Amino acid sequence: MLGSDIGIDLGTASILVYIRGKGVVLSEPSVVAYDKDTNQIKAIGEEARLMIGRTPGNIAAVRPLRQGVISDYTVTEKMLKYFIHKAMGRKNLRRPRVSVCIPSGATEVEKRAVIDATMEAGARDVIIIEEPIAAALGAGIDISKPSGNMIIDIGGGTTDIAVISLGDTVVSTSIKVAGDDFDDALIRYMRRKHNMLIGERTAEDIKMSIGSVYERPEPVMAQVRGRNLLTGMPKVIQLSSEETQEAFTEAASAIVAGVHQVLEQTPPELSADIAQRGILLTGGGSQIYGMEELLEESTGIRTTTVDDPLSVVAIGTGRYAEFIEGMGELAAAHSAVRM
Ligand SMILES: Nc1ncnc2c1ncn2[C@@H]1O[C@H](COP(=O)(O)OP(=O)(O)OP(=O)(O)O)[C@@H](O)[C@H]1O
Repeated sequence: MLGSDIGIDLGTASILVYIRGKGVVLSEPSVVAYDKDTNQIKAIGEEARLMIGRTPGNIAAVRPLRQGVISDYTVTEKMLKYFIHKAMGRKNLRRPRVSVCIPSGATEVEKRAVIDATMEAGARDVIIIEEPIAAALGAGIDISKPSGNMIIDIGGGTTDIAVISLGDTVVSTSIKVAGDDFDDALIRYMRRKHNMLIGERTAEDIKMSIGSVYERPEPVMAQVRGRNLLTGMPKVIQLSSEETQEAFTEAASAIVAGVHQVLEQTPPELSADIAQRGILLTGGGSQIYGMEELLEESTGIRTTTVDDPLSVVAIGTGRYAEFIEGMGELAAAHSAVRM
């Protein structure tokens, strides 16, 4: 049997684990808290996230992945080990086969780091998959046919834009502008326009509640709390969705430019397929209000967000091994690195 036991979406913001036959069994923030003096891990996942900004001096809560790739190898390995064991359950002593997805722009060195960390974490076999392929499979698209599908996966740190045909990416780009950049843009906007300092969590909350990259039929308002940069005192203001649109212009334009770049490089037959089938949006960042409308307007192509944008990559990663069984080893050889 070739099928992998588990699929992991190793994201900057969160880690999801999919088990064949069970679905997504685990979804937690990719955060690790450790003791800086002894290097001992104190907490992983949701428990560690709650410690951010609330730790005593000797404890640090960190995200070991930056822009979709490993920035802290040792911590990533420990985190993977913890999640693999948690997902598999204590009773299961067999070393699992693991599929892991990474952004399409990852280098060979970065791929190798993910393979090594996953092997060290207890896998007996590792398959690396590019995020857009996993997203397409997870969304239920039959990518084995010679026809073009365009997938845009907007994560926390990276946006992967790809045209897929015959089970592989034909044109793709991975840009380092995604969901988290909208939070940063809002923090800068509040400082510039309102002389106000807001925290990362507040910025993310505003983005999710009233944040927009396209004009709403009716503007919506939210109360924002922060610190007055001139007086140092707490400050509360009413912010409108129109202002968030202004703050998000640059980040949203970078995503639109990436999409245009990929479309311009797409062979004409595949362009025609995409025009007919439309563009699929996945990833947490795709949920900002108006993303579909913005992309649809700027490309002239119908754009739809998949049903469960946060889980499709994990589901597709788990399904990948089944897919390559179907495609045969030849097709698999150029789209996967196998151990
Ligand atoms: N309802 C929402 N509205 C707007 N943004 C959201 C929403 N839900 C999640 N996000 C954003 O989605 C991003 C995380 O998405 P996701 O979990 O797909 O990323 P990831 O796979 O961990 O990251 P990457 O692919 O870059 O490694 C965060 O920036 C988060 O703020």
